[in-house]
Amino acid sequence: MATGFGFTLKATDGAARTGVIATPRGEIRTPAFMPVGTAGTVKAMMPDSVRATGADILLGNTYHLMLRPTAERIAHLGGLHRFMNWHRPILTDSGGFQVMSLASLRKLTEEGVRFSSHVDGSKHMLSPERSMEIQKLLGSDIVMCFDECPALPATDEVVAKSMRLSMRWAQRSRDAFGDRPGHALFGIMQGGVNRDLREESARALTGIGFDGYAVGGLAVGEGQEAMFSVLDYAPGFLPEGKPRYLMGVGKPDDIVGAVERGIDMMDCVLPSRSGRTGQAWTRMGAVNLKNARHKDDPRPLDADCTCPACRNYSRAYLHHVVKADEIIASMLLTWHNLHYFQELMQGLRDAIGEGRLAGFVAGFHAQRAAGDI
Ligand SMILES: CNc1nc2cc(C(N)=O)ccc2[nH]1
Ligand SMILES: [Zn+2]
Repeated sequence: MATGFGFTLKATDGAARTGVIATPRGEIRTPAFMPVGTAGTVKAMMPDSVRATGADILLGNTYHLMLRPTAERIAHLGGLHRFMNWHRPILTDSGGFQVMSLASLRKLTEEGVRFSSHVDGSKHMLSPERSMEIQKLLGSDIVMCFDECPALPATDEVVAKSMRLSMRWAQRSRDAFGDRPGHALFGIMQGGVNRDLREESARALTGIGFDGYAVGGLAVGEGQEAMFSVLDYAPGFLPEGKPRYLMGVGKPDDIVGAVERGIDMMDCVLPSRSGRTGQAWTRMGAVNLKNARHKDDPRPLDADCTCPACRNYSRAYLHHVVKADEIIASMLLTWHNLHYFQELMQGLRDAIGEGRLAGFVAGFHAQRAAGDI
């Protein structure tokens, strides 16, 4: 890891690991879940509330912030931590994934991607060099290489071509990042669902050398079975002593399965985005609070949950404010969902640390099968 960064493995249980990433802005307990703070805010949450749910680190999106308010403006105002009043670690993605999914009029070349903003149609360019410059301006603690994530399904030929471009971009990202004590650069493994291409990508990245390694190119519609089949081998192609980050994952059962297979970090919009649509994630499974069956239910969402929504409100109230589209509905359900995701991560860390992960996972699945939520 870069100077000022260190990953210490505390325990393993099968392929699963638990440890701590030390950074200049604080420690990250792994396995870790990163809430997504897309445009400099975890939607409907104050930063202190995000911390109160148990988050050690959050994610910022380069694509959104470069368009609005721009990375230069955030740098001029003291950087993203100061700007959004979150003083613990921030990981920023490279913009590569979102430019391909959100921008219009995109032109992809060896140089990078030219595109028009989905906000105002203005013209922009992202390249490994520009992405490193933006992430440096933002001041993020963990920087992601600029890569291309191919949409699935795709032929092996298309996936191979895309992966090899991303590996050339990884080298350019590394060169442009330079030597930045206190800041880490993570490479991103590509290769779709092809084992040989995944191994080729891992060899290329470890040959360049990074402070951590992401498994990219997943959670793009391949389905859980295909994702797990890749995770059955891909983390093992990466250096054991460096953090492994699975991008864009996921539902609680995706998270559990990924941790069992050796993943240390994840991010997903699910808990926050679904919280804004009235969906709650609980130990018993998902609860849709728009459903009329909650109209007269005086019980809390989860009697064993200590979050503000479960301590202070009935399902009937949550149903009411969701149906009335009240702002507090997003606040309470986002808080509960992030709290539940972090509680799940703590349960995984404890179980791995005590060598009882198999029992924890069995209990996790049994609770969800129990029904009556
Ligand atoms: C939500 N799924 C998802 N898959 C991702 C893949 C990447 C990637 N760089 O391969 C980045 C973000 C991602 N988000
Ligand atoms: Zn709760």
